[in-house]
Formats: sequence, C-alpha cells, structure tokens
Amino acid sequence: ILSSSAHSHDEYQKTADWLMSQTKHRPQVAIICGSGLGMLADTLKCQDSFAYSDIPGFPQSTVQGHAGRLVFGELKGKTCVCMQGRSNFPSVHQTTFPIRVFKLLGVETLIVTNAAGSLADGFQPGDIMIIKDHINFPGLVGLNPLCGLNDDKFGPRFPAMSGCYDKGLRCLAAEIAKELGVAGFLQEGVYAMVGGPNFETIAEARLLHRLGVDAVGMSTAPEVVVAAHCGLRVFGLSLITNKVVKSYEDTESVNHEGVLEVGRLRSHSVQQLVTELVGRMEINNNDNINKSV
Ligand SMILES: O=P(O)(O)O[C@@H]1C[C@H](O)[C@@H](CO)O1
Ligand code: HPA
Repeated sequence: ILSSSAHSHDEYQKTADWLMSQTKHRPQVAIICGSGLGMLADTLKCQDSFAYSDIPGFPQSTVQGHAGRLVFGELKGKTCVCMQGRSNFPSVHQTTFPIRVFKLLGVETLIVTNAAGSLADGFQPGDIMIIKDHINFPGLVGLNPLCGLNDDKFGPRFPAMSGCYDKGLRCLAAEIAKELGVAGFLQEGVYAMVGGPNFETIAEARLLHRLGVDAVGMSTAPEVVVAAHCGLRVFGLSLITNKVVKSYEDTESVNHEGVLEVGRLRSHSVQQLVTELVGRMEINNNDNINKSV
C-alpha cells in the first residue's frame, strides 16, 4: 500500500479503449464480487470474459477465493461488467484502477460486495448487511487512492463523501429482500475497512465496536471513494461471515477458509438480491461514455 503511485489519465483510457475494442458490451453497471460471491458473474448472458492478466494495465487478483476475471454480459436487461475477484493488497491506486476504467466505459452505478466480520451485537454469521456508510481507516491516515495530484477530469480535489451509498438503492434493496423472503437476515450498518491482512486483536475489536462499527473487512472503501469521486452511484453489501472475537473468554478464532465457507453458503441469496436490484434499478441512458471525463 505504501508504495502506491497514481496512474495518468492515458493509462485508464488505454485500458478502456482496449476493452472496448474486444467487446461490444457497453456496461451501465459494474459489480465487484467479494470473497465467495463470484458466481454472480457466471450468470451473465452473452458473456465476454477476460483474465485480468490479459488486460493491459489491470491489477492482478491476489486473494484466495477470487478468480481474477472481468466478465461482461447482460443481467436482467442491463449491461453489466463483473469483477470476479479483487486485488486487496498491492496498492490503493492499483486496487482502484478498474473503477476509473469503468467510468470511461460508461458505467453509472457501482455495486460492491464483500465478506466481513460483525461487531454489532445483533448480527449473526450468514446475515447480509446493506452498507449504509463506511469508515476508511487506511484512508484516514493518508493511504487514500485520491492522494497525489488530482485528476480534475474525474472529479474535484476535495470530494464530499456524505451520502456516498445511494439511499434510493438501499431502500429498493430492502424492499426486494422482503419479497425474496430474506428480510429475516438482512441488516443495515456501517462497514469499516482495516488495513489487514491480519484479523483484529480483541482490543482492536473492542475499539471498533465502541466506535460504532457494525462490520469490518479489508476492502471496498478505496473503490467506493474513487467511485464517489468520479460521480458513480454506489450500492454495497457485506456478507457477515463471522463474529469478530471481542471477549478474552472466547476460544474461537476467525480464518479465511471459514470466511469463504460462509460466503459460499449465502452466496445464492446475495446473488438473487443483487440480480433483482440490477433488474429494477433505473438507469439513465448509457450515453456518458467519455463525456464527463
Ligand atoms: O474481497 P473481500 O473483502 O470479500 O475479501 C475477504 C474479506 C476480507 O477483506 C479478507 C479476509 O477474509 O478477504
Ligand atoms: O473478522 C474479520 N475482520 C476483518 N476482515 C474480515 N473479513 C471477513 N471477516 C473479517
């Protein structure tokens, strides 16, 4: 993360141009599939898919449980691009590189999903949390993808982040969850990104709990910051895969395999929820390719 350096506008444009030369799809919605949630990409119709390693300039997936493919296709009548796997730990600039490429492709809405541990007392493993807001701990201490020279073509130097998780989409998702019969394990709350890769100590977990964090993970906030900066509408879901250990009496401990296992158990519901949301969300005409940037 510390060795990050910003990309030039041309680098994003080159990758976007390459993708537009390889696929006829012009996506309106981009979906980042977190750990164990990558199957959504397999359900896209009329797919064109690309290994990250074949896409000029694209960061590689480094997290176990993440496939490392960019998949274009149709979902419920909307053109989507899915990241099947994210790269959590190279640098914040590399991690967020795809977001600006999506903007240049004409995407207007970003959906992010992740696996997270819960701090909130009422949350259980298997719950799905609509992200209401986030605390970007790495960002607060300067590990922020917007650090460095600002690219005014994407957005302002000092962007607002209040309201960066779209309220309309959050309400729509809650309605859909009721209809799908999954409202019983739907939550809404604050996601905190920590730097990882180690899971929290008990003292850290207690601190996060006292700060009002409902769920903690090691991703998502940088992508959302870059998306909000360039004017994308954002919706986020955390799949709660474990309770974060907050007591010295507790003998359980978290591990990544357990995170992936719960991810797999609930992935179908997350997939259904995202699919319906994409189907029902309103999209402005897909005519913003290269307009505001
Ligand atoms: O991409 P996500 O955030 O789902 O990746 C998972 C959750 C944590 O960030 C990390 C450790 O389990 O992997
Ligand atoms: O407990 C956790 N802590 C941090 N990241 C996570 N990702 C899944 N579970 C966790």
